[in-house]
Amino acid sequence: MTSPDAAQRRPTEENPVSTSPSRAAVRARSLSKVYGSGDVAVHALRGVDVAFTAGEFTAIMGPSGSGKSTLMHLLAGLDTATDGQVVLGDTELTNLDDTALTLLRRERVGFVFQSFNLLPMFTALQNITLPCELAGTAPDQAWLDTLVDTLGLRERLTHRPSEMSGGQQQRVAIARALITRPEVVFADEPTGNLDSRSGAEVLSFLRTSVRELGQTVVMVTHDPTAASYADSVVLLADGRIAGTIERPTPEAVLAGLDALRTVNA
Ligand SMILES: Nc1ncnc2c1ncn2[C@@H]1O[C@H](COP(=O)(O)OP(=O)(O)OP(=O)(O)O)[C@@H](O)[C@H]1O
Repeated sequence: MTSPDAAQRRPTEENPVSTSPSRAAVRARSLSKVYGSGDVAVHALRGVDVAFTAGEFTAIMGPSGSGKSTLMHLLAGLDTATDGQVVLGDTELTNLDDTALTLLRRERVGFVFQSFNLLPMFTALQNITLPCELAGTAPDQAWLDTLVDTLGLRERLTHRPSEMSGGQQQRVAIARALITRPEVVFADEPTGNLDSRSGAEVLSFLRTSVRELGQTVVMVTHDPTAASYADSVVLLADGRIAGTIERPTPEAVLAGLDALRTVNA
């Protein structure tokens, strides 16, 4: 596991704020997000405190509108908080300007989206190595080989997205997310567009990337079976943390979500 690495990576040149020496890859402190103002203000997050452990696979679940996407976007530096802090490794995101945030997103986090978001005119290999191109660095060949073989993409490297199945495209997207060995991979409903078999493959690869390749994955999902691939589930309700489930089974996740509905009914 690379958790100590992840926590130590990128010392604090650009930012003096540092986390406690815990194993959190990314954490939120008293995080709030309000969209709009006055009568139309929407309190999407209401003082969220949560830490995502390095070297683990965590799912975020909760009813529609509970703030899952908002939390993930803030953790990933895709949007800014109204109040509170996000700390990635040793870096407090709220202190960064747009340029620094862009660099952080490019170099320190990876993204997997429901809709794959591959570039259609690029081959699988070109899509996978795109983050390196953008950073002006050469891909680490041994790591590239590990990803390609682990994800079963060796035969597909010269194919364009239109020549691949949804599951294959999502595996390319995972390799692209992992190529820079980011401190955290954020996956937003990564199986939402896949049939159950391809979805299971993708979830197995995400879990393998954590267990065998030492990565850290945070995934938003609506699917209790998808969440059961994670090491733990963080439950959100009405913009607040409503609980966690360790070593989740689909049944335990369903029961946890049902309990939220009962509380909120
Ligand atoms: N750009 C925005 N402007 C105004 N309100 C927003 C915006 N984005 C989200 N919201 C509101 O913030 C709240 C939380 O939304 P968010 O998308 O984070 O929830 P979610 O749990 O991801 O929902 P879902 O499961 O339906 O995707 C909702 O009430 C939503 O309508």
